[in-house]
Amino acid sequence: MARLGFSQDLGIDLGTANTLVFLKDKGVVVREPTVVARNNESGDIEAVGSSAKNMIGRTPSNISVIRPMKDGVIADYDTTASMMKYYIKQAQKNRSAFARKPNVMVCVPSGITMVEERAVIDATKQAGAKEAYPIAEPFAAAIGAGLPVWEPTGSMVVDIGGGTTEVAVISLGGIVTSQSIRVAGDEMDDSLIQYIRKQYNMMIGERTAESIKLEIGTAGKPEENLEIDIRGRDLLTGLPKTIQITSEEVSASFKDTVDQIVEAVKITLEKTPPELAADIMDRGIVLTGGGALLHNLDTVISEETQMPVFVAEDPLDCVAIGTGKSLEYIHHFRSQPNVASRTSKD
Ligand SMILES: Nc1ncnc2c1ncn2[C@@H]1O[C@H](COP(=O)(O)OP(=O)(O)OP(=O)(O)O)[C@@H](O)[C@H]1O
Repeated sequence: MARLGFSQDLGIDLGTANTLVFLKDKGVVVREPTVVARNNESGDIEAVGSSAKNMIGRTPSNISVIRPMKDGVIADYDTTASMMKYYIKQAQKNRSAFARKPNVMVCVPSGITMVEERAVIDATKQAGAKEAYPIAEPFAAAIGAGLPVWEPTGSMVVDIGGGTTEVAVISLGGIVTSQSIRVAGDEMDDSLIQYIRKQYNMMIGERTAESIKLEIGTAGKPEENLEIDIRGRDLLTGLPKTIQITSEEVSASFKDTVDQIVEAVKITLEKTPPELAADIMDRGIVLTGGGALLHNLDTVISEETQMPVFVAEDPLDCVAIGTGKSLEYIHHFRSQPNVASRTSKD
C-alpha cells in the first residue's frame, strides 16, 4: 500500500506507436497504443489506447481518432498531455491521495530540437509530473537491452520504432555518436499502402497495412513466397474488393525504408572512433523497438555492415525499461531542454 507523502517515480516511453509506463519496483505497468479518440462536438475523450486504435478507420463523423505523436515528437500537444495523464493515473491506481506528484523520466529522440523537447517536458508536467527528465531514446534503449552503458566499452544500439530510427554508439555513460532518422515502422506501412494503391488501384487502411507487415513482412528477399488475401476499396468502382498479395511484393515495398535504416547504421559506424568500433565488432549491434521484430532485418543489417547483429530480448519494452532503470540516476539528468544527449554520470 502507498505510504503518506510517498510517491513512486515513473519512466515513460512516449512513442509514436506505443506508450509504455514503467513504475519503479514494479516494471512495465502500462503498454498501450499512442492513440486517442475524441468527440468533435464536446471535445471529450471517448477512448484511449487499444480501444481507440480499434476505432481507426471505423468512426462516425462526430469522432476523430488522433495519433498525437508523429515522427517521435508531439504533433498534438493537448491530446498528448491528456493521454499521458490518463496513463499516469492508470499506472498509479493504488496511489495514496496524499502522495506527492511523481518525478518522470521521459524518452525523447536524440535528434529532437529544443522546442520539441520543451514540449515533451511541459506536456509531462501538465499530465501530473512534479519534474520531467528527458532521456535520449537510444540511451534508454541500450540500458533496457542490458548493454554496459556506463563502462569504457563501445555499445551500439539501433532502436527502430514507429516514427523514428535511432542509431547510437554509447560508452562511459554518454552518446559518442548518433543518427536519428524520421523513418521506421510507420513508413513501411505507408509504403505498402502506396504500393497497393498504385499496383492494384485499391485503398487499404493503416491497420490493414500493419497487420500484413506483421503477418508476412520481411526485410530483404523472403525465404518463402507466401500469399495472403487482403481486403480494401477499389478506387475505380468505389466498391469493396479482395486481392492476393505475396510476401515478395510486401518486402519489395519496404526496401526504401530498410535501405535508409541500413544507411543510418553505416554512417554511424563510419563516425565511430576505432577503439569503440573494435568493441562493437566483438560484441555486435543490438536492435530494439518494434521494428527490430521485422523478419530478417537483423540478417540484412549484418550482411550490409559485416557486423554481428542481435535482436534484444523484449525489444518493444527496452526503452521503457531503460527509462525506469535510469530513475536510479535521476540526479544525473536535469529537468531542462536539450539534455537528451548529456547523459554522463559525472
Ligand atoms: N513483429 C513485428 N514485425 C514488424 N514490425 C513490428 C512488429 N511488431 C511491431 N512492429 C512495429 O513496430 C513499431 C512500433 O514499435 P515501438 O513501439 O518500439 O515504437 P514507438 O516507440 O512507439 O515509436 P518511436 O520510437 O518511433 O516513437 C510499429 O511500426 C509496429 O508496426
